Amino acid sequence: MTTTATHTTTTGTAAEPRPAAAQAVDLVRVHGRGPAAVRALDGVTVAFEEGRFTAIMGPSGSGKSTLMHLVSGLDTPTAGRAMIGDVDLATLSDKALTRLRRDQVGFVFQQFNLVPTLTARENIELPQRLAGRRPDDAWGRELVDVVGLGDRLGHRPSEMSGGQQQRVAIARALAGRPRIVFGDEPTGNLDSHTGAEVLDFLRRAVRELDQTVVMVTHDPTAASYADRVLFLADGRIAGELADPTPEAVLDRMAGLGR
Ligand SMILES: Nc1ncnc2c1ncn2[C@@H]1O[C@H](COP(=O)(O)OP(=O)(O)OP(=O)(O)O)[C@@H](O)[C@H]1O
Repeated sequence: MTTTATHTTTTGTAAEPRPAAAQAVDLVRVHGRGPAAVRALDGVTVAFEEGRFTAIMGPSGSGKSTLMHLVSGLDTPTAGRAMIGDVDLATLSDKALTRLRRDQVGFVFQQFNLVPTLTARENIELPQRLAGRRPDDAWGRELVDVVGLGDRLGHRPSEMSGGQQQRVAIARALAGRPRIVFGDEPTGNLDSHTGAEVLDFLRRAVRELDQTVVMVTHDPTAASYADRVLFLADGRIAGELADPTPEAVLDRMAGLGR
């Protein structure tokens, strides 16, 4: 079964429904037991459509990381379903889950996690090589074009700015053409100028390369680069905003008690 969701374009007209790259269905995650139990996620249902850029925001402790970890198969739900494409992750063996994560999910973290002794190109190609695959040259060229690092591909991380390093890390996450890329505060370590470079790249990856990106952020300006913002509060969805502006995001966040 293919699940679809609708969204509106920037002009406000209804767009063709697209399949969900990943989704949460009534997802619950409780940490601990008894009186000390914490309901980190309390019945979240959401679809992340293919080819869209979603930002997840919410106060500290609202469940953003928990949601991302469950949907990407890094954590296991207490109840409900986490799905990549049409696959319920709970139905997979550990080995199959590892393979699915490797083939279909990309991750970008606040720390760039590049290998310091390898060049940018070698870093980008590393996961493919470790998986025993030949990098896809045509896709690699497209990526390098969008990432705008053509003249830096022979440089090592120490010879690049933070923004350039993060663009390499994103290109690495996209190199295997994953179904979905999750970003955990990908601009959290960058100043606003280099953060903007990285967000521009993420947006181009979605618009021009039809990638699917889900990004957790605390920054309303970063969130405004997304097609929509999903707000969490106390482990539940507290609303969403299409075509966000930083001001509109701030306004909603204020309403969530921040
Ligand atoms: N391993 C754990 N054990 C116990 N409680 C946990 C664990 N992981 C998360 N929690 C709790 O679950 C709730 C949601 O945490 P989560 O990290 O998902 O929030 P968040 O919105 O990502 O927060 P932040 O913005 O501070 O990163 C919080 O109350 C947190 O303390």
